[in-house]
Amino acid sequence: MILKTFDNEPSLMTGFLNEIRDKNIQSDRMRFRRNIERIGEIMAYEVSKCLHYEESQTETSLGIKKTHELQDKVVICSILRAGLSLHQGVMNYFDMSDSGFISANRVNTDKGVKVELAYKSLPIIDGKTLLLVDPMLATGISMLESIKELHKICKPEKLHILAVVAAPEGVEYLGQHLDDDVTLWVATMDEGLNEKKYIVPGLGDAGDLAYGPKI
Ligand SMILES: O=P(O)(O)OC[C@H]1O[C@H](OP(=O)(O)OP(=O)(O)O)[C@H](O)[C@@H]1O
Ligand SMILES: O=c1cc[nH]c(=O)[nH]1
Ligand SMILES: [Mg+2]
Repeated sequence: MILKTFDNEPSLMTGFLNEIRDKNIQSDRMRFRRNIERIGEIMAYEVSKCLHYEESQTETSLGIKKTHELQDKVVICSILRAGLSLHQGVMNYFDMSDSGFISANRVNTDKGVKVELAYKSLPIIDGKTLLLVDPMLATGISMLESIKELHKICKPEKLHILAVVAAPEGVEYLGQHLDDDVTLWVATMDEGLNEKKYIVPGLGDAGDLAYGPKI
């Protein structure tokens, strides 16, 4: 697995990340969701630089411009719930993409984190470029279980995983289980996990911050 992070170079994204972490700002749900979406837009742009293009040309009213055209057939798949805002951001740039959804509910038990996969709705993914998005990569169990579930029914040509905040434990876990041709994009890497397997300093529960507490 190849890891790419955005930590080494401060940019506009740093401000969006600061806002989703800041306990005095993150309670504004609309702003929280929109910031995740904006981070998704920036990540989509960066991922787009690694995709496959072929030479093409565009006819203007005054002539012909030689250019390039994206060849990848992109599918964006998000892990519900928290993945939805990131999905929207990525989709804002990959406007011709198909979309899929898979639900993973993380439960922290005495025996560690368990993930319940309950629902999936997927387009054709075989032979396509799959962007699998979830803002939080903590233990990595939700992501890996989702990938295993997807691999039971489809075989993407390429897999890019997009996470906003990641713990080193989750990155290592995915690295142990995924092939070298998978790329993991992480907007920002954090210190680690606390005893409840939340990312620290992290931001808290991304799903709750975006959509409210679950019953
Ligand atoms: O790496 P892990 O330890 O598996 O944790 C990460 C998962 O936890 C969150 O989802 P959660 O289960 O809270 O569901 P939600 O999106 O409905 O809030 C997050 O969106 C990831 O899916
Ligand atoms: O820190 C964490 C870990 C898992 N899920 C979250 O939303 N936050
Ligand atoms: Mg949650």
